[in-house]
This record gives sequence, structure tokens and C-alpha cells, in this order.
Amino acid sequence: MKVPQTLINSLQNIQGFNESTFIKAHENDASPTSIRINPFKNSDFFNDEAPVIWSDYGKYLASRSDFSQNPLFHAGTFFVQEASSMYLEQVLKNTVDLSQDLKVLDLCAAPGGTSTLIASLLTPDSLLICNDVIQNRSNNLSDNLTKWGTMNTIVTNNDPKDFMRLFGFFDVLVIDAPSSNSGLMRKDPNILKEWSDANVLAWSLKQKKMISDAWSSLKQGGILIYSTSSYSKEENEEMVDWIETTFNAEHLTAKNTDKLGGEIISEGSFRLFPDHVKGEGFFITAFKKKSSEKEVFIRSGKPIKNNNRRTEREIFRNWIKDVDDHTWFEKNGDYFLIKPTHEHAINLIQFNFNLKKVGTKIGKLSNKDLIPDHELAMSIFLSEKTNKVELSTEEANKYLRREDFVLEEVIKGWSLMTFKGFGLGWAKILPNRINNYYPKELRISSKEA
Ligand SMILES: C[S@@+](CC[C@H](N)C(=O)[O-])C[C@H]1O[C@@H](n2cnc3c(N)ncnc32)[C@H](O)[C@@H]1O
Repeated sequence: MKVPQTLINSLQNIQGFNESTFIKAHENDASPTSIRINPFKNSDFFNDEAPVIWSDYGKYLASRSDFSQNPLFHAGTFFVQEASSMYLEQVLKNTVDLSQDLKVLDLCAAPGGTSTLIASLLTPDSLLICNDVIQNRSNNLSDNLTKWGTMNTIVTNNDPKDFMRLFGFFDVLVIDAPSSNSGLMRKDPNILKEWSDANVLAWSLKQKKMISDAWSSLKQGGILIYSTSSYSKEENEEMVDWIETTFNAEHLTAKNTDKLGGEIISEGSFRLFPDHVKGEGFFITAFKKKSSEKEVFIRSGKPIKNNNRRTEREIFRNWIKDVDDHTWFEKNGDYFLIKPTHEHAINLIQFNFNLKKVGTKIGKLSNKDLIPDHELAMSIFLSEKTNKVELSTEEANKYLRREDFVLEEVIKGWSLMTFKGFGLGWAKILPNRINNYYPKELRISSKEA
């Protein structure tokens, strides 16, 4: 693929930019395929694959397969993520004390690469809010976090300015901003059709707007991590200057550590170029918030109804691991499992935001029986006591397509359908048939399977 000369010209003064190797990487080298393993659903399926050296859980695959055909993908055992984007792990580890319980906002989160990475590094009592402004992208984000199985996450579909309502709330604000995406053009040559100097400028204005809108939600001393998949200075180094001057923020200048994989430090920020690292173009940097603005009043909702009644607890005990460590609330007949330490935050958020997912939806109660939700099937807190049926590849794909299949000698009632030990979803096994409860909207098509 041919890189536009105007783009090449604009990169000449950037630290680490080497015109000939940059062009060669774009013209001759293929884009690597990488995945990140879910540490909460740890499997040894990718033990032999080469590691992404800046990520504890990243792996390169020898070839790109159709992940929709792999039941382990639907079980949430891994996430497909571009390797350079996984550099967020290093920046988080170097700027944030991850042993503390933190409140983190992932402002531009869909489809979930950053969110699943952050969720993998936080303590269980930390709270991660994953947001995307585009509704269908936020639905996809929610599905991906359901697969990941953690409980300390909330998914919202809001405009960044709505986060002004959460004044000084977050310890960490991650903005993996939408951009002109030139860093991804090797992976997707269509990006070039849209690329122009004018578009770079338009994106930089949008980025400034979203940073300004979300800034007040970061507490004093809190950390902003900003990244793009653009090569352009206007969206990167110039944005750093703008953030420093506009918000009087302290730029946490990147330090030359042990050169994990060929990353470059450009004006105190990390740049990953495809001719230096095994990944695509990526820019990432961090700031500390030095001073706080004038506080605004945050409206809080009515406390969530928290029916910790003994009967419910006894029902949930059969379904949820360590149920005494958790709490739950009920809304419109659905029960949601949350961390007791998150009740106050959820009271604030439920009133002020368009919620797509809160904690783990347990399901509905019908008399003394639970009708379990799909989120519970995917949860890392699902009890080991649940009935399970292990499926072959063929059966698993039939299940994921919501097709009929026959099982021999299984216990009647609700059963978790598993593939290589990992949950895919529920089925209710009746004397003469199996009711497939895999969510219709997630069903894979026959063509895919
Ligand atoms: C680079 S992508 C984020 C990728 C994501 N962090 C991940 O790792 O999977 C940028 C996201 O920003 C969202 N977005 C676009 N305009 C936005 C805006 N004005 N405010 C917040 N998010 C926006 C897009 O919907 C898109 O999902």
C-alpha cells in the first residue's frame, strides 16, 4: 500500500521517523494478528504463541483465523486487540498504583480493547466505567464486557460532557480517542480514502472537545492517559502541549526504560511505529491533574433497592460463588450483583447516565427459582455447583447458532453449556427437548460457523 506523500512530509521531524523503513513496513510487511488472554478465564490454548512483550497477556497468532468460528472467543477467554494498543498496560503500570482500589473512566471504550485490558489489571474493589457515545457501539462494548465476566464494571452510552456531572470522581481517565487513524492504514487501507490534512485538524478539534468535557470528572492528583492511532503531530505532540497549557496539567514524561520492543520517546510521549515494533502505529502519553476546578453539585438518585433478604441469599448461594462477599439490587424484576463498596457510586451513576450494563445481571426470580441471565453464565463469579454440559466443537457451534441438538444422559433443569470447560450460555434441559437460552442478538450465523 502507498502512503500519501503529504502524510510522509508531515512526519519528517518526528522523533524516530525513518522514511525508508516506514514506507517499507507499509508496502511490504503484513499487519500481525494479536489477541489478549483473559486472566480470569485463563486457558493454556495459546501457550505456544509468541508473546507481545509489553503485555502480560498479549500473544501474536501465526495467522488470522475467523474468530467467530471459535467457541472460546464467544466464551470470553480472549479479546482480539492490535498489539501496539496493548502498550496501555505499560503506561498504566508506570503512572498508577494499581494495588489501590481505583475509580477509572474509559471514555471512548468500544469495542472494549482498552476496557478489557484495564479490567484485567484492577483490584476487584476498583470500579471501571466504560463509555461510548455511539449507541450500537456501546451495545457491542457491553456484550464484550459480559463475556469478560468481571463484576466491577459499568457500561454507559453518554456524551463526554455528561461526565461533568461526576465532578472529581475518577482516579484515572483513559481517552483512547477517535482519530484520523493513519496508524492503522496498513491493517485497513480504506482509512487512506478518508485521510487528509483537513480531517486531521477536524479530529484534533474533536479530541480537544472531549478532553475538555471530561477533564472535571478527574480528581486532583488523578491521571489522564491519552492515546490515538494517528501519526499526526496535531493529534499527538501538539495535543500534549495544548493539554499542559489549557489545564495546567503535569505531563508525565515517558522514561526510556528497557526499550521493551522498539518504542520511541517523542517529546516525552511514547510512539510506536510499525518499522520499530511488531504492531501498528500508536501514540500514548500520561498527565497528572495538578489543580481542581470549582466543585459542582452532583445529583444523586434514590438509593438502589437492596433486598438482601435471607431467602434471596439462599437462592443465589446455589448460583454465585462467595455470595456473602457481594450484594445485589433489584430493578424491574431483574437482580444485579455488585460489590458492596460500589453501592454509593452506582446510586450516583444510575441517576445521571444512560446505563447499558451494571455489575452482573443475575436474572429474575420466579417464586423461589432463579431464571438465570446470560451475564451470570459468563460471570467469573458463577458457582462451581452449577450443572454443566460439556459440548463438542460441533455441538458448541450448534448451540451458538441456536440450532437444535441432542444430548445424552444429562441432568434435567438449567445447565451451563461449556466448551473446553468455559461457559457459553444457558440451556434448560426438559424431559423431551433442550431449550436453548443463548441470546438471540448474539447468535452466530450459519455462514460464520
Ligand atoms: C479508537 S476507538 C476506541 C477503541 C477502544 N478504546 C478499544 O480499545 O476497543 C474510539 C471510540 O470513540 C468513540 N467516539 C467517537 N466520537 C466520540 C466522542 N465525541 N466522544 C466519545 N467517544 C467518541 C467511537 O465510537 C469509538 O468507539
